[in-house]
Amino acid sequence: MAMAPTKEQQAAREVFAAGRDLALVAGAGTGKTSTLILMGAATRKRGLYVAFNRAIADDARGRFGPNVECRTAHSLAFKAVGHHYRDRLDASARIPAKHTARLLGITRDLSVSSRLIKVTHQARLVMGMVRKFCYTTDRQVMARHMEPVNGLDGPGQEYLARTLLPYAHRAWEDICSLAGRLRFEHDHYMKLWAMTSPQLGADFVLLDEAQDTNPVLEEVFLSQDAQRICVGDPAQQIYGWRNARDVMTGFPAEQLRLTQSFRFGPAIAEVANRWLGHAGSEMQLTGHGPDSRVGKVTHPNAVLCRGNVDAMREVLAYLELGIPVALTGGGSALRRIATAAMELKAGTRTSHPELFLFSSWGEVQEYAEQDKAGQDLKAIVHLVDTYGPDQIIEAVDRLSSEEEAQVTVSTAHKAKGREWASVRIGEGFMAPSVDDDGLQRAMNVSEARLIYVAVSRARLQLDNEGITWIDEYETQEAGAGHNGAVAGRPMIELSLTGQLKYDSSPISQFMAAHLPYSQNLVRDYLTRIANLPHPVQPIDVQYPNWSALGHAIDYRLRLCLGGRLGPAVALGVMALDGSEALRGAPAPGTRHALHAAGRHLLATIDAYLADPSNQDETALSRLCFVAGSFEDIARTGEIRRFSMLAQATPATCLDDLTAAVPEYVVEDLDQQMRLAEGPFASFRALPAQARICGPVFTGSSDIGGADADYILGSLLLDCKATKDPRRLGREEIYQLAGYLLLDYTNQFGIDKVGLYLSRQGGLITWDTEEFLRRLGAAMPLAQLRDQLRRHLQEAARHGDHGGR
Ligand SMILES: Nc1ncnc2c1ncn2[C@@H]1O[C@H](COP(=O)(O)OP(=O)(O)OP(=O)(O)O)[C@@H](O)[C@H]1O
Repeated sequence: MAMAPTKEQQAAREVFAAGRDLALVAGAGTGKTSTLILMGAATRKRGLYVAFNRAIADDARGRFGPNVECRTAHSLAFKAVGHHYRDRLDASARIPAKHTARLLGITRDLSVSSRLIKVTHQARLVMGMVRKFCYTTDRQVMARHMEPVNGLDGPGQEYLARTLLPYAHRAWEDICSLAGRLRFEHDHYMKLWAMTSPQLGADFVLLDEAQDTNPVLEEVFLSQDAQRICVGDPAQQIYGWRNARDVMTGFPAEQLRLTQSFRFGPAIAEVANRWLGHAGSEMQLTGHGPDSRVGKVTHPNAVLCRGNVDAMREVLAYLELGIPVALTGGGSALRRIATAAMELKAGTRTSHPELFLFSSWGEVQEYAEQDKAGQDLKAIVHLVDTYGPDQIIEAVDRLSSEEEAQVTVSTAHKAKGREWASVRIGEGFMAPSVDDDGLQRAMNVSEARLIYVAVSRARLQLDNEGITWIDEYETQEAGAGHNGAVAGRPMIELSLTGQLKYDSSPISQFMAAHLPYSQNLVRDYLTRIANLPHPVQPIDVQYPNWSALGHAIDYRLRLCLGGRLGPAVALGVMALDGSEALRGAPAPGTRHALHAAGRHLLATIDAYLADPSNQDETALSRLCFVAGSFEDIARTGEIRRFSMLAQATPATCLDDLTAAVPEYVVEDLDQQMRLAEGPFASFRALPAQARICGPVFTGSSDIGGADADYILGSLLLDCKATKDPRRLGREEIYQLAGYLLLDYTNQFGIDKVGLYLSRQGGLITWDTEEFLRRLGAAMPLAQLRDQLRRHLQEAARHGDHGGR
């Protein structure tokens, strides 16, 4: 590096040189590549720089020294695995869907929910399932890898996914085989490579753009024995919806920041910082680049918009003025949409992957108005209905290349990683709406990230035109009455888990002040789960009911410990008694039947607890799932549309409910219970009084409730049924800390806390002393408990006043 490295850059080099893993959070324009080069030059060891795309890798090759190899993940995968398939890659590029269907053995059109799904569409969906699978860390193709099919109802989607699953398995088998005949894609060998758990053969690995990493690459990176450095900007994570992962947050390593931006000066840095704050980042940038200006820009180099419709509007306006305009990514996707809309409007069908099920444009419009239609389809309809297919195609035809254009219009997503001298923020970024009580809703963090990305693309001039609403928003936000309350309720009245969702809640503030180093503990947790087996999960359902499965396994484990289900199930059953208003409740006859079935359920569970030899596993799993539906009533105050109870009739009895429990639920609970046999054996051997299920603490009533899952001997244990345990973090750790501290009087004598990961059979525990020490506690447990009690009582007094 010719210029003198900043202190922050030097600090990163030092951690690197000391051989430690590092997560380097690098704000926009802070010279992350320069810093990585600085690191590479600080050693003779052999390094590997993994770039986001080929252009970046090519550019980096000329900048790094000879000891650092610069590659994309795909090129690594190609070298290791993909080259075996080279012939197939070329030869199979254009296999028609009809031929794919034949190769897969799909021979008949399928009638699903009165829609006809042709063999060619089935073949496309199957190949789509395999593609989606290749973006995950799953070990086999599953029903939920099928993309939602526009135009099909829920049961239809489930049926279709289940029917196509065997073909998807066949497809993956074919793809894996060197002699296979189906289309072979780059993401296929990437997945095949990742499944070999490759070691990259370097002494250190530098992962770039780590905030938006393909999960498959994330898994490879995290399993490296080499020194691992990831660099990126979590506040710029904008591809979460495409499955991309932020490796940085929660990476078990030291974290450093680069905050001096060389892209722009202080004026633009100030705008960027404002959005960083709304994006939940504590980082603040300083502007060390060319002098910059924020204000009206008449002829910007780039206009950045929210979505495609907004970009189209800008494009049309420039065309009208006769100004040559480019659209990032070109116009081919827009042209395909417009052509499909034309076909449908003319009464013919289209093969467009998002529109193939519809027979007319009217049908598309109607479907797009329903809740379940995806945002993408809504945007397509909005675009076509606003401009008409002809005008869209005409505009696409008149687009210029970026080199020739005077202005480039882009969505903020496609502007990632780019920069322009002058930028105007265009249409489509909307201020958060107000709720039913007229209160300003909080800004969506992912929306704020997108705007941060957009404003930080500018070097010299930034025109904030499309986001001037932020002033008004901030004024509202700072206004009295909003802080300290959620939907008009003082935060102190929220439950422990509810409060942990808000940084400004009394519990969160206490944790931040007294147990500040949650990252320390999260890091330890992540290190300890690294070698657990892959989580078990349902294979053949498109939309498993994860939340209901989570409750059911909790109940199932409670029963195996000899514990009761807890009061919420009984409350749910009671809510069905009589005729008091209950949202979603059926007619009195059915309601009565459900109440009777609920009582029967409670009695059956009691009988089981009195004589545990008396029930088979499957029957218990079914009962636990049904119990969850009753508990849901207690929690939500209604019978929700998707509840199995919503299907009841006056003739429904408990047997009907248990028989209606989907097979996948039984299998899933069964798998989890088998995993629990080992870890739970010693808990089951404890005397009955030492196995407490659903403990409530003295302090629980100082907030809106807090009940843990189990106290087993002196271990406080919370069960997590997530299939993605790496995503657990601060909230779950503070939840454990919350229970521990709310036991003001040490009623339960807790001396260990832990998490049980039921899909992996993983038991992670800490001695309370070590737990608190890692969290940075400055005083002993008894004193912390005292402090918390005082803090909550104080907050309650304050909340009372604030609420009025
Ligand atoms: N210590 C420094 N002093 C002065 N300028 C620097 C320093 N470090 C980096 N820069 C400048 O910052 C600009 C961006 O640097 P670099 O190419 O390393 O960033 P990048 O990897 O493209 O990513 P980003 O700009 O997002 O950080 C370059 O013009 C570079 O010369």
